[in-house]
Amino acid sequence: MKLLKDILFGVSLSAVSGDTNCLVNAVCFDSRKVSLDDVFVAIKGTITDGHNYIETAINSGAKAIVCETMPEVLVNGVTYVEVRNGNSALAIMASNFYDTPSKNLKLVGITGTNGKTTISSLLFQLFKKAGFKVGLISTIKIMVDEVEHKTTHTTPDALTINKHLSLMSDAGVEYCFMEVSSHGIHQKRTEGLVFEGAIFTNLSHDHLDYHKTFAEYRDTKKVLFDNLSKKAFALTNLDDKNGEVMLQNTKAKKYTYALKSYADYRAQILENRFDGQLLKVNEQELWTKLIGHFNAYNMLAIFATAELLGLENLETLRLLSELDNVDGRFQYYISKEKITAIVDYAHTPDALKNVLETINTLRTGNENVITVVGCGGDRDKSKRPVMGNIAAEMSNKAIFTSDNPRTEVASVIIEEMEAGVEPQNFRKILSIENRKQAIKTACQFAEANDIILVAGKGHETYQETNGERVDFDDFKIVKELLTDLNK
Ligand SMILES: CC(=O)N[C@H]1[C@@H](OP(=O)(O)OP(=O)(O)OC[C@H]2O[C@@H](n3ccc(=O)[nH]c3=O)[C@H](O)[C@@H]2O)O[C@H](CO)[C@@H](O)[C@@H]1O[C@H](C)C(=O)N[C@@H](C)C(=O)N[C@H](CCC(=O)O)C(=O)O
Ligand SMILES: Nc1ncnc2c1ncn2[C@@H]1O[C@H](COP(=O)(O)OP(=O)(O)OP(=O)(O)O)[C@@H](O)[C@H]1O
Ligand SMILES: N[C@H](CCC[C@H](N)C(=O)O)C(=O)O
Ligand SMILES: [Mg+2]
Repeated sequence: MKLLKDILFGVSLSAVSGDTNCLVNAVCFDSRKVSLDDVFVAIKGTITDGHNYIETAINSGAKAIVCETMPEVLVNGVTYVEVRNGNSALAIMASNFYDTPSKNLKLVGITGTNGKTTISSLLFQLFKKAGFKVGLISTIKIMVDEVEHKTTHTTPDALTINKHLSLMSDAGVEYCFMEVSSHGIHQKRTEGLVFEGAIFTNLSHDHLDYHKTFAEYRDTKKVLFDNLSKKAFALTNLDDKNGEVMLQNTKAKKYTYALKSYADYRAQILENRFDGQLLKVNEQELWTKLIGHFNAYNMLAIFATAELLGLENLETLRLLSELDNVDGRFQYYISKEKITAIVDYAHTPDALKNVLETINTLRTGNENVITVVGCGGDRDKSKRPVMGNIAAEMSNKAIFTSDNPRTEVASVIIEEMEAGVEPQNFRKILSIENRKQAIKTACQFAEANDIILVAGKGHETYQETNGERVDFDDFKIVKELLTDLNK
């Protein structure tokens, strides 16, 4: 139990009715999860409004209500606190409830359209190899040093973040690397966290269903940098045209990295092979198993972050060369018949283009590239025609299929992908709604030395339709099919 007034410390209050000097059990923002003596925070969401559930929360035992608008009828014995912004209040309350755990470790936030999971997961691995206790909050999983916790979001809600940071703090974790998504920033899931530094990867087309304009999407990402303290570091990619924008209003110490521009941290690709690439990073050579020019950026950002956090350069370079790729990011299997299957989480136009560019630069002869790809339902529709055209243009054959249709009709999503394909590429495309069947067809088409790219789902182990998730693992399936078909 904690005093409500302590939990509210730092929250901007506009009115109070009742006693804040009372003990509450927990902070909760979902009326369905409220139990006796909790404080319920009403949030205006994208589907419904938490204010509609205040009565339900009180019936379930809520002792206090935090809301943006006071209900017309107040219940005796319940404390009501009116705040300017429910999401902000929730984030600060979550941090207070868990005793500001972000202060007890060095927390680094990674934002941008692509590369967040790769950079955060590799930083986690690097610092573990360097002998530290480390935490990770990522799309794939949350790690409290050695202990793995499941996750549902790239950047979870504020209570989940602070709960896990608190577990990390108890476990003696010194560094935590966390992905900061634009939804996370917009819904203020990360407000009140004390960041040691932040990294910007890049900005390209995604989530324009939610943010409406590209400028709004960019400015949302920038908030992470705007809120850094002057003791923190802000590291940005200068080759991205929005890289500098991130630093415009930050108080933090500014650092830059780039392959093409002059920057504090620079890299050059010396050699690019299927099993890795050789980079020159600030005058020293680095061999990495991760391929593609986008991974050169990721490795450079990681190298810079390690230096800014005090790791010794030569040690960093040695440890970086040992790191394996992250699950579902350019994860490959080569069959008996020398067919290469690559599973990659490319689910944005830019990522798909990068991965296909990397595959195309690695082709040595006239082997075919067969791409299997879909687009998520209930997500940015404007990505669909663009991704459809990229897949068709940059492959010898593209098979359009489903990728988590969610509440949408899979065949309609596929038609939207087809609509973007330019006429000269029509002959290259084929649509097969059933994803397993689509992968199987790609395997049947493939001959020795051909490359199959299965894009969009990466590490995911499910296919989601109408709120139901059935087991589905691209990598397992493509590997099995290539073996079953004797390829
Ligand atoms: C669009 C979006 O981001 N939605 C998030 C948001 O939910 P919402 O605004 O839809 O909430 P709502 O259903 O309208 O409900 C409003 C409030 O009423 C409450 N409520 C509702 C019903 C009830 O009976 N009682 C009750 O109290 C809810 O708990 C909530 O507080 O707040 C919820 C709690 O934090 C999130 O779980 C939810 O994520 C949904 C599931 C989601 O799919 N989010 C994706 C888009 C997302 O966040 N993705 C980013 C990564 C994207 C990327 O970079 O690629 C991520 O960080 O994962
Ligand atoms: N630095 C980068 N620049 C561009 N594309 C990248 C970069 N790093 C990875 N990618 C591509 O984007 C895909 C997704 O990478 P990753 O999972 O690291 O991104 P993310 O930012 O975590 O995505 P999400 O928003 O889903 O959490 C990869 O599979 C790869 O195809
Ligand atoms: N973090 C991204 C992941 C997309 C992955 C793709 N497989 C999909 O389901 O759309 C999102 O929630 O938009
Ligand atoms: Mg991610």
